[in-house]
Amino acid sequence: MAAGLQFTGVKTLCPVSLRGGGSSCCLPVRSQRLHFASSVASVAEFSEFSNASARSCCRSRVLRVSCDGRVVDVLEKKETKNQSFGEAENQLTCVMKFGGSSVASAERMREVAELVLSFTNERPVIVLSAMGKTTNKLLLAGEKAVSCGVTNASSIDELSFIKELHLRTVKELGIDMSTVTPHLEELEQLLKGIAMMKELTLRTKDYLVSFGECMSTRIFAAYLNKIGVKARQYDAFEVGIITTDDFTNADILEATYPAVAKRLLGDWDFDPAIPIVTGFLGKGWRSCAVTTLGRGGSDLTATAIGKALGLREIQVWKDVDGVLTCDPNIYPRAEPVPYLTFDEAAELAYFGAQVLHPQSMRPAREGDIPVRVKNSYNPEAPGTLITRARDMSKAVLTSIVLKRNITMLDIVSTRMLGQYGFLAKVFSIFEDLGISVDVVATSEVSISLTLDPSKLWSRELIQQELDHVVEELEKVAVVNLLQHRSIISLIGNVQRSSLILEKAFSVLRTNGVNVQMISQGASKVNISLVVNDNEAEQCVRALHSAFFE
Ligand SMILES: Nc1ncnc2c1ncn2[C@@H]1O[C@H](COP(=O)(O)OP(=O)(O)O)[C@@H](O)[C@H]1O
Ligand SMILES: N[C@@H](CC(=O)OP(=O)(O)O)C(=O)O
Repeated sequence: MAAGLQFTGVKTLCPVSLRGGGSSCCLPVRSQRLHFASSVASVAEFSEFSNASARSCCRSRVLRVSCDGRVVDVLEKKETKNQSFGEAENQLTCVMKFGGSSVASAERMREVAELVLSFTNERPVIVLSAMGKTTNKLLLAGEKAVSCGVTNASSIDELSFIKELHLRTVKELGIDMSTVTPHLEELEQLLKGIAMMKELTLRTKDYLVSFGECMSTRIFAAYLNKIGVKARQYDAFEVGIITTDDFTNADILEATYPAVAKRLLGDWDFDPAIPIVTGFLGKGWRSCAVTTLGRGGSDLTATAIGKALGLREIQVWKDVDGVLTCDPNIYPRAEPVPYLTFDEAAELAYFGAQVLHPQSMRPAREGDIPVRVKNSYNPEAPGTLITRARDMSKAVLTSIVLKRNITMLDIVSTRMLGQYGFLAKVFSIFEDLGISVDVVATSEVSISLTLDPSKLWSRELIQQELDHVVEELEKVAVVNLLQHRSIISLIGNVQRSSLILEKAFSVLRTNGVNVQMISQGASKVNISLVVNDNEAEQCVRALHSAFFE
């Protein structure tokens, strides 16, 4: 078989003719798949194959060639034959993200590995969350460490739980203990450090929770390698997920996309192995410290990687049969929603459906990459397919979402009717205080709005901040602060709002519930109703029965 030479990376090279493996050939330059090895800026690397179309069977010599075509050195590279993955001409095809519930134990990791391998036509990037409830346990351990004293830090219950879970998993999977022991030792040291300092900053919190994803991905990669499937573990903060420095709730920056593409595609081109990437984590662009993307942030990691690599599909595997008509914890008979648009899914996530991270639809929408929500416990279920557009001709209501414990403000201008600048003044106060607003309803002299605990999931607005907002607003208005409210969001086809509202208000009237605010935004997919917290769940159940049963 004729020897082929595979181009694996250099900045700008013209086609070069060189001699290798006994035959000479002309090298194509594939511009969009270049990766830049800074240490060998003027040296190109070429892998030499006995069969150009099957890298898994390649003879594995890497010729490093200078710009003038001289062979600088020849590296021998050992390659294991991939099971299912690694056709040289085949690129990575999709992202598969598995949440904590999907990888909660050794048994689950085995099942997930089987599931991944059952997709014989896919060459996936795998994104994993921490095992089970590890993130919660790490946060609790950190909080306990602040006040328990250095001598007690090693015996914090949550630390023992995490150690036991990870060591047992490694043992049951038959992989080396050293896959996690350095991390477990470092984790213990970190907790002692927190105990010594008696403080847990947001930056330290992020570093602390990163241990969860760092260990789950190492375990899974080691297991795949053990069963003969070549896999490579990546920490998101090393792979190019670059974020703002908003610890515990960082945003992904644009620089992420080329950086991740360069690294993952470059490595795949050079030596194909399934990438196993930590979800949830990033690297602050100024601090260079580990950041996190907010609770549930692995969904966002998955969609960001999908966009970066321009993949065909992003799959997020959960413990439910897709996005459901409402939270199954409120109404267990909730049904899967087969199709959603990015806008519907984003609205649903933003207004409280825990199933998707609020920001996760953005990269998918920008890259126009379909997102499929599937159940790793029930892979046969069709799940939910989220795309840019869908047939809305028959759609009325898609899903009902509840966001609890919301603060609402009624703001009435102290000035006369017809005064301009009132809305601008009110919103400039929120801007100055860095507080964002969820739902708004206005008249000329009054505004009702609900406050988004500015960075979703991570913190509640504390009383001091609320007092400050009210104090500032009282300079221009009479303010009524109403706490313990809930937003019920009706996600669906707002073109049919009259039908939706007629039915919804009839249900609410029958249940004796008074709606305190209503907003039908420009999103065209969401009508929000504000009710008292203590009536909210009953409302959702009644609305669900009326619309879906
Ligand atoms: N509308 C909804 N559809 C589906 N699941 C929902 C919905 N609202 C809340 N959930 C909850 O979200 C959970 C799945 O999300 P999450 O816990 O983040 O999954 P994972 O950790 O596997 O990524 C479900 O178990 C369910 O309890
Ligand atoms: N482990 C993180 C990130 C995450 O996305 O988790 P999950 O996929 O299990 O929701 C968390 O618990 O927030």
